[in-house]
Amino acid sequence: MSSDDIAIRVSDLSKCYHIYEKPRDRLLQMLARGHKQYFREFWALKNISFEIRKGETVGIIGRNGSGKSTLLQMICGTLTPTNGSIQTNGRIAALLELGSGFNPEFTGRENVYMNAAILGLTKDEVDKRFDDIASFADIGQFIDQPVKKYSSGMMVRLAFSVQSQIDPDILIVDEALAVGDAKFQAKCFERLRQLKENGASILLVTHSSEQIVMHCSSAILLNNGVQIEVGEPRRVVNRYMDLLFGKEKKALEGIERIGESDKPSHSKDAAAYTLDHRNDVFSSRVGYNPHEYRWGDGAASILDFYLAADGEPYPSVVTSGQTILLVVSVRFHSDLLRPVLGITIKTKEGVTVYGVNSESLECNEFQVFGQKGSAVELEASFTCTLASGDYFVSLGIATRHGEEITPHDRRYDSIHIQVQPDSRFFGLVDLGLNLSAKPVLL
Ligand SMILES: Nc1ncnc2c1ncn2[C@@H]1O[C@H](COP(=O)(O)OP(=O)(O)OP(=O)(O)O)[C@@H](O)[C@H]1O
Repeated sequence: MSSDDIAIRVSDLSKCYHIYEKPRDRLLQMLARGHKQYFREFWALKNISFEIRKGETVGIIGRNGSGKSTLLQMICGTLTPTNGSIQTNGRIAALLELGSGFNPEFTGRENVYMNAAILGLTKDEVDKRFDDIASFADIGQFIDQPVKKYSSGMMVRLAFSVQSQIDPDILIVDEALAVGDAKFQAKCFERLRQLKENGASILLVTHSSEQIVMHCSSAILLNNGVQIEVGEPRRVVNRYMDLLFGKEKKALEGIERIGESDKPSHSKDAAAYTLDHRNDVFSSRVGYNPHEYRWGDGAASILDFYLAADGEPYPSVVTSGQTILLVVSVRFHSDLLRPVLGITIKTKEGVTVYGVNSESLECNEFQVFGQKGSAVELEASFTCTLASGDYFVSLGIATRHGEEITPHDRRYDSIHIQVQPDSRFFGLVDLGLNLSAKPVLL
């Protein structure tokens, strides 16, 4: 890869803050001239290295305080690294802290000119783009009001509009889009797509795993200032979920894996399916996705599944309109109070099409089960109204204690369903629209 293709190169970057317990320690430190240390070191980032190519959109994800903003500020040049280096290639526009680039006393119009000047545009250039900027922001007469009168939504509209309409080579967006409403967010992502097509690189910080999967070509996961995963968005996002909810992946204990020869076979007759309630045979089933991501504390496990479409067991393809039967076998290895089974269907891009759980469906029979050593079979059925394409089913068994959810066995993207083309509609799902017409006498 030629170095001309690189928009951002971050090499071994670290940032250390000096933490003073008392304000006077700062003064004492100045007087001590390095002979004594009155602060403790806090490494907000440690040894971060990555490259972003031109035209790439990279997502940065991580829990609060993991170092995302520190990293972006250093790339934008508003914060100095302690160690390491950053090389950038081209004009950088950034949407960092909300309203940070605006003077609250100035009007929106004045701030547009000021912001664009900072980004290197002449007055003539801004004159030419002003109407586009104002129309994208779509804040009406507020454009001539002082920015201090703006709502946070208006502020982000104007800020995004300026930064994205000046055709930056690198656009950095720090969580700002979370403030806008859904319609504006969609408009922003469309603009990001255009910028990317024109060769701009985008660095996007978000807590939304769907945004990462949908819009980014790769992702970086930060945790406590350390880069713990880089690469394919789905994998990075799964690891992030693991950090958020999963006390990190544990090998599920007490589950025997059985050999090929021992695997139970299913008859072609849908009514005659038998699931294994003792052994983990999930991966032996047709439709199992070997790239599933599995984690949980092992207090329960999802051992087996059965899938049929209009009675055909484990179909290789499904047609829109068919009735899908999904049966899942769960075994409890500990006593579990009010266990919940979750089922989610996602597109291959990671967009959730449908998600539901036994609690929201008020499946009360399930909630009485959960004794150590017992097993339960859950049956779900639905009409497949999905458009043609590849879908992944995620299953999860968890318990809830107040706000805290404990995942016992989550099998993300564990079953692959391929839906074959149906020419009657386009889009994601068949909403079963009824259309009628009647002649009108003129
Ligand atoms: N000026 C500072 N002095 C000392 N510590 C700081 C300073 N700025 C940030 N930190 C610390 O550095 C760590 C990383 O902060 P940063 O704001 O980069 O995290 P973040 O991932 O952007 O978090 P969030 O998702 O909450 O915005 C945090 O522990 C924070 O408290």
